[in-house]
Amino acid sequence: MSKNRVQIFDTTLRDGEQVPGCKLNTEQKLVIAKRLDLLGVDVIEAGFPISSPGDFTSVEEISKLVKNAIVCGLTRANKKDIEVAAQALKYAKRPRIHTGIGTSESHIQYKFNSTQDKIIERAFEATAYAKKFVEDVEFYAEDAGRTDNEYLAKVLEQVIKAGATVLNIPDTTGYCLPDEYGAKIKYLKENVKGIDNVIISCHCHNDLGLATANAIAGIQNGARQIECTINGIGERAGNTALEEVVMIMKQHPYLNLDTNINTKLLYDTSLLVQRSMGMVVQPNKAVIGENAFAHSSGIHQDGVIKNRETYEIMNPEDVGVTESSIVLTARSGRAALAYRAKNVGYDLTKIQLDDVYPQFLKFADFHKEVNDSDIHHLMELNHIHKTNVHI
Ligand SMILES: CC(=O)SCCNC(=O)CCNC(=O)[C@H](O)C(C)(C)COP(=O)(O)OP(=O)(O)OC[C@H]1O[C@@H](n2cnc3c(N)ncnc32)[C@H](O)[C@@H]1OP(=O)(O)O
Ligand SMILES: CC(C)C(=O)C(=O)O
Repeated sequence: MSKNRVQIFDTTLRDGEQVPGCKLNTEQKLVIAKRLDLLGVDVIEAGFPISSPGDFTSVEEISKLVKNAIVCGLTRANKKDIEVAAQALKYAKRPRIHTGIGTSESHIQYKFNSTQDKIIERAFEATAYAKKFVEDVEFYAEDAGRTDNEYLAKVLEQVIKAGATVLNIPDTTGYCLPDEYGAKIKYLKENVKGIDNVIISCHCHNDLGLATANAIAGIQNGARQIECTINGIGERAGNTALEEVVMIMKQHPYLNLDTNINTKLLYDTSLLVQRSMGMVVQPNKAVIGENAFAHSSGIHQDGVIKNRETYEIMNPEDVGVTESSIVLTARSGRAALAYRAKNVGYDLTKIQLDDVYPQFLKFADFHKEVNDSDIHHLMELNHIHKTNVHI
């Protein structure tokens, strides 16, 4: 694989499904997994097989279904979890076990009541054990974001020796700043023996709204896998949003990074996940939100009508949105009104436009948004007829 290729590891069905109220049944998971495979993700994290019989079945069925992507199952650093994951993944064409353990002081002390040395032993043993079942083993150092870099490097060196193929450096609590997270990846790249033979992965949470920025900082410093979810869903404030990192790489060619994602399927995939999980994204959500390509203020609308690129850095068609929209509000100007009127058949002269515009504003102040039938009504009141109708 080229040095510039960033692997997209989708964890919508695992971290995404940890969101309260977003639980999916196996059938719904299969529909999403099929779509993710079509979208072109490199890895589908299908679930946490030991967590429930339902999740085991989902991982097993997804393993049977998926044609292209690696199918991955999450485990803790213990034998039973790993055995169950291996069992659930046995039909996968390309199985991966994702095992790991907390490495920050807080996790070692409070979660495990353990010591740094013992955690290294458990990390090594879990990786080596997973390796007995599958060739492809990803290790996560949970809470790596708050883990001392020197210690983290020691842990990673051991799991590489045990056979890890991918090293996941999660900012589990969404604590890091982008330059801090980027520096962590750089430090590991420079200080962990054998790291050039494995893939470094970014798994960033959004507690401070930095999940996407941190993942990008990670790949700018040598990571080559991003763990993300459709719509950025995930535990607490969520994960890095798949659609965001993919479009950042596409819209910034100087980064010289690419993915295998068919971006034209992003919008539809987002809708599929919203509907299946019953979790609607906010209208201003980057890339796929309902307002991501909607313009509602006069100066912007005038610019977009003259040339879309004045206020749009992405082509909506590239993410599967048919076209940008010009929404008529009391902040709209004449250009927008003329444009929308023309769309429904009225080619207004300058005089007609000047006549009707003050009435439009009054109407818009009262109604918030002016739709096509309101435009017809306004034209009727002003005795303006459709341009293509002869009277
Ligand atoms: C950061 C993340 O997103 S990690 C993934 C989070 N996702 C989930 O937790 C969803 C799936 N989880 C589950 O279904 C359940 O929690 C299970 C099946 C994993 C475990 O259930 P239980 O056995 O009842 O344990 P419980 O959830 O109460 O506690 C977790 C146990 O796992 C241990 N543990 C936590 N992480 C790890 C790890 N990476 N490696 C080894 N042990 C771990 C904890 O120390 C605790 O063990 P203890 O009770 O001996 O202290
Ligand atoms: C299990 C790991 C990868 C995780 O979800 C996290 O650390 O946030």
